Amino acid sequence: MPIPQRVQLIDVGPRDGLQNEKQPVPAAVKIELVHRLQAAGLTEIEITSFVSPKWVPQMADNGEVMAGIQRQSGVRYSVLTPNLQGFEAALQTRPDEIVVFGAASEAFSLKNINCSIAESIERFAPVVQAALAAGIAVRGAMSCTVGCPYEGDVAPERVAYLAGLMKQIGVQRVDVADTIGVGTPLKVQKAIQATQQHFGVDHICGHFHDTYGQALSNTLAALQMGVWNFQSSVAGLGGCPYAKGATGNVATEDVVYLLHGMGIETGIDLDKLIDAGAFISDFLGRPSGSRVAKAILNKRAG
Ligand SMILES: CC(C)(COP(=O)([O-])OP(=O)([O-])OC[C@H]1O[C@@H](n2cnc3c(N)ncnc32)[C@H](O)[C@@H]1OP(=O)([O-])[O-])[C@@H](O)C(=O)NCCC(=O)NCCSC(=O)C[C@@](C)(O)CC(=O)[O-]
Repeated sequence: MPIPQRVQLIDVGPRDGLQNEKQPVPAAVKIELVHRLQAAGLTEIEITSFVSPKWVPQMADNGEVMAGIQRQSGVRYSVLTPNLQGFEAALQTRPDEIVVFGAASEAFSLKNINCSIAESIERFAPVVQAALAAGIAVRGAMSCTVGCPYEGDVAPERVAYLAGLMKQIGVQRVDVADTIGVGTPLKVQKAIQATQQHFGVDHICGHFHDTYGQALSNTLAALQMGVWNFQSSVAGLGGCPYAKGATGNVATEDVVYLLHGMGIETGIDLDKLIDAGAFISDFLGRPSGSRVAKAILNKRAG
């Protein structure tokens, strides 16, 4: 399979990156981060989630953040909606894409969204239908496609099963997520292959956390299979509240450096992206999780 010449990156920093943040992050800071990401050339940004504020307090300002963004044409703004209640609230904020999120492992599904995989699909089905009827695109996130914090290794058959259910209810594209960053290239390729039983490669996004430092290798392994949509998080922000110890997504800066170094287009200005990462890292009061950002900032400092 030839390596794609262009890659579409979805920055999930404002949502996945900040959802687990212990210190309050004002809506104005989240909005500024989104503005800086779009100014850097990101054309897909995952903004927030319409979930229970008791479960994920950091996302309680979802409506305010969506309302505060100065939208740029050509940019797709997505939000997470686990059920109809979340979808109805999200609809008021005019997202371009909604994300239903399930898991390949039963235990993670229960911990994360308080229901079994089968029940989650029953909840997602009317959300997907309503979104498509409203002209909103639908993505399905599939957590724990290689490993689960509660069940350990996850077999590719479980991934194929979930992907099949997502397809049946009308999900248009899916994320193959390594939620806890335990995957290595061959395991990730098997999860992608399993997903390909139901979705073409153009409708598969790689979503790799970097807990074990494998995310860039996994990105390359996915590229080698023709995957050209990836999620990443500026400054490597994040972690999932229901995946204890897991670190953030692979840093967008690191993925952009990898891709540009391979001659693959992203439409992203790495310097502006590094500034966006520095903005949020400064606010949070800690160094960026991006190796590339650290190297370039050191170089800039002389
Ligand atoms: C899914 C629920 C809501 C089910 O939670 P539940 O308790 O089963 O829901 P319920 O229907 O029984 O309702 C209970 C209460 O929640 C409220 N409620 C119910 N739904 C909503 C909603 N949409 N928005 C706001 N409030 C809601 C509802 O109004 C009620 O409020 P009360 O009467 O007690 O005051 C809950 O489990 C939840 O919010 N979980 C949070 C899950 C989450 O956000 N996880 C992180 C994102 S997933 C992720 O990060 C992984 C990903 C995508 O990045 C990929 C990867 O790396 O793996």
